[in-house]
Amino acid sequence: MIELRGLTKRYGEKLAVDDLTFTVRPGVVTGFLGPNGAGKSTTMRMLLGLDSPTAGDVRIDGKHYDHLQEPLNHIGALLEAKSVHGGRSAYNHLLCLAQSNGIPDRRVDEVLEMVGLSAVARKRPKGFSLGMGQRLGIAGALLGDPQVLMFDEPVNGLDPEGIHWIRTLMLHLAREGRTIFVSSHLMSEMALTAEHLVVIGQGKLMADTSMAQFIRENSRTYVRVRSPEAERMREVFLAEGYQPVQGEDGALEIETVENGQAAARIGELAAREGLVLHELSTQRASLEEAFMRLTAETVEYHAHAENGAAPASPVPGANVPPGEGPAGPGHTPGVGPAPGAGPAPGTGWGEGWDDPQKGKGR
Ligand SMILES: Nc1ncnc2c1ncn2[C@@H]1O[C@H](COP(=O)(O)OP(=O)(O)OP(=O)(O)O)[C@@H](O)[C@H]1O
Repeated sequence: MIELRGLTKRYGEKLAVDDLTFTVRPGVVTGFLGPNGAGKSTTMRMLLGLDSPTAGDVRIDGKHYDHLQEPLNHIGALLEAKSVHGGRSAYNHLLCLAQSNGIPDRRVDEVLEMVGLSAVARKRPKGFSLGMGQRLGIAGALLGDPQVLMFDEPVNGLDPEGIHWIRTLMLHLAREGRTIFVSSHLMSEMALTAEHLVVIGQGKLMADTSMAQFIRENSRTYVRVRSPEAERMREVFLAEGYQPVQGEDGALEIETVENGQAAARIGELAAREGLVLHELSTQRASLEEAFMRLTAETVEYHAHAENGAAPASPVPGANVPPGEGPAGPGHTPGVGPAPGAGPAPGTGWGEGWDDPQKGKGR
């Protein structure tokens, strides 16, 4: 369990983490979500004693990091996967870590097997792909078989296979009763992985809730309706007490509670009024949209749409089909992944690797 109480970090004028109080519980994957610069990494660094709080405190299983004996046996962390000694083989990197933390040597082979890197154990991480680097970082986190694991943006830059692997590994570790705390700035990623959500914006706590509740509270459901007689359509709806808002392509959007009846009522109203409709559809705003709405005021640097970047304000029309979201495809609670099951023979991580150290031993 991880407990934060009034955790605060100030860098000069900048309040990076602002009075955070929440608990990360075992048995579920907890997503730590916030836009870039929200304070996620700073929070995680304080958790590991790499930065000291300006106020408040954070405990791992009731203790400050500095008071943990053999910390790797209590908490494993993936902060920067590439921060390994480039000159050592992957095996030696882990061996050094193990020996300096009182962890038996045999555990090195075990974790290499778990992350699917056994085949490249003697190669130097300097030339590892991003995915291999992440796997090595995770091997280091798993070395002490800790009950608490923390991953900072673990899927950044990974290919779909790597993302899937990390996702199933985290769920598997949570099912073993561990505390899994994983940061991301992508709601869509969290929706597929996390069962509990902690959302921060400009260092402040914005939500601490189950994913299901977050969806219930933040999803906007609306009926989208489009007619060649746009003006008359608006008048018909207004006269009936609806509050349509202008959507894209001349469509109107009518907010509704999600009972499946609204589109039917609106369709019947249009028929009664002899109104031609070109579109009548129930839409659910995506979780990404809900997240952006929640944190819109706190985003430090807004991207400019003209640069091809996503707008920082909500974008109606991005849909999650009913039944998708966290309980949809890709989210398989209770289904045991096989973290040890590396890629199939012939498709191994690091296959085709040209090892300058070949034959030099570990
Ligand atoms: N050492 C530091 N000195 C000064 N300011 C810092 C320092 N570290 C972080 N900050 C600032 O604190 C804020 C929070 O940064 P942090 O890296 O924790 O955010 P984050 O949520 O992890 O963002 P990202 O998703 O971009 O990694 C940012 O405004 C950042 O510029």
